[in-house]
Amino acid sequence: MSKYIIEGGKRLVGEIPVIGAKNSVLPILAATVINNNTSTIFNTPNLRDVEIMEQILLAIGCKVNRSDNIIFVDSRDISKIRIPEELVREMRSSIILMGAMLNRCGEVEISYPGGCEIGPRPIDLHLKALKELGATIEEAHGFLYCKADKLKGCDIQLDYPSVGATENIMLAAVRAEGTTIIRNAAREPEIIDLQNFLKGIGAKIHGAGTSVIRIDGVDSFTSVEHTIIPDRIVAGTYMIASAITGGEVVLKNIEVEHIQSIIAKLKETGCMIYNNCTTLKIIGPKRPNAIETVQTLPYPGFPTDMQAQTIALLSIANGTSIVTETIFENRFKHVEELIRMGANIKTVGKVAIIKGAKELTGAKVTSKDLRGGAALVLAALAAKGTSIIEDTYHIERGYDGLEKALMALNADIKKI
Ligand SMILES: CC(=O)N[C@H]1[C@@H](OP(=O)(O)OP(=O)(O)OC[C@H]2O[C@@H](n3ccc(=O)[nH]c3=O)[C@H](O)[C@@H]2O)O[C@H](CO)[C@@H](O)[C@@H]1O
Ligand SMILES: C=C(OP(=O)(O)O)C(=O)O
Repeated sequence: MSKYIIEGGKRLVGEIPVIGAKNSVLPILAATVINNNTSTIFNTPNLRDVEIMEQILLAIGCKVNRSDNIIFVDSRDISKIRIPEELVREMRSSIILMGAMLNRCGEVEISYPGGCEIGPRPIDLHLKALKELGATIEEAHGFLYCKADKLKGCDIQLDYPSVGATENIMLAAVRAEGTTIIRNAAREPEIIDLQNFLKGIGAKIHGAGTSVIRIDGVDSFTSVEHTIIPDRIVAGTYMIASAITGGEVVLKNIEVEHIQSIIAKLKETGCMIYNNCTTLKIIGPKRPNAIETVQTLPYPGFPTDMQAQTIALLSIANGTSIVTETIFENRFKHVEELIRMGANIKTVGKVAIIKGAKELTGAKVTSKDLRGGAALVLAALAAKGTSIIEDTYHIERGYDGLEKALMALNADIKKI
């Protein structure tokens, strides 16, 4: 198992670009099965999850080629409807193949997905909506057998604006007979990116980015070229790297509109932030201010995927902060590791109370999930002395070349 060794206390300075979003490229790769044609996807990050999605596409008969940050998929010869279980269990986004394969093949066999262990992650909303569109779904031995001779457009009211359920419905409905309306849809930027990809292949869909998405089914699709949006969570993580080390970092190739909630909270901690639409400079304070409350919410609220990194920053703030995690039930696994580094944090249910410590000290800690692992890296950058962060594979699910980017900013980090 690889680990990061970080010598803390270096001020991060410099300029780095931000690559395309994991949470965009994964559903878009799943969507490439729909067009029965070719898709060329630019600005794709080199990540373990992306590799797994490529392997899934290969396993069902697609041709897949990667050259640097471009992925080419030819989905004309899909030959299998069973998605290999060992791949599905590796990540959450594999479940999006349900909608995509129902659309393309009218059937799919898939197991329950994996992904970060951050609390129960049911798929009841996905299943209910696909049934409303006319699919039959039978469950046996941990597998879901889904079939639909013809999907039929309908009105779907989501009980919660689930990102994955919204994506699954979009992928199934673009070929359904008639009109589908998704109400209380997720509004994340990745949903807009998926809509743009679908428009690129000829789908009739609009409304992504609002709570109501309207889809008029069509019968055939074309080839497409598509560029993935910048990863707003990677951008936010590097912003905190600057904030936590009192650094001065410039981020290029970002979409500032997508990170407004992160900018607002970091300004409250005393960071100076200057930006235009695609570039941002963040200067960290000598010591961050505590923030009275941070609450994770669906977009455009503060992202749950930035909660752990924010707690790392607040653990050295001047004063007490309260962070409430409203999306996932068990997303505080990083807290016990931060405590090993000298943080003073108590959790009560969904709430973390963080009393800022004067400093953190280097320690041997374990990354237990993707963003929790990133939080430990951030804490180690600020800590006095050496930290060893074990099980970096979680972090590599979501950060392309993390140690290289941090080294370019003057961090003392190596992977062994
Ligand atoms: C690959 C990807 O894009 N992952 C993101 C996606 O995950 P994901 O798509 O899994 O997140 P959802 O928006 O679906 O989940 C949000 C909440 O809804 C609940 N829920 C969801 C579906 C369902 O059928 N039933 C149900 O109860 C979940 O348990 C969770 O409590 O959005 C999350 C919330 O922004 C992010 O943290 C993840 O990084
Ligand atoms: C929770 C995350 O990912 P996934 O949904 O793929 O597990 C994440 O990106 O923080």
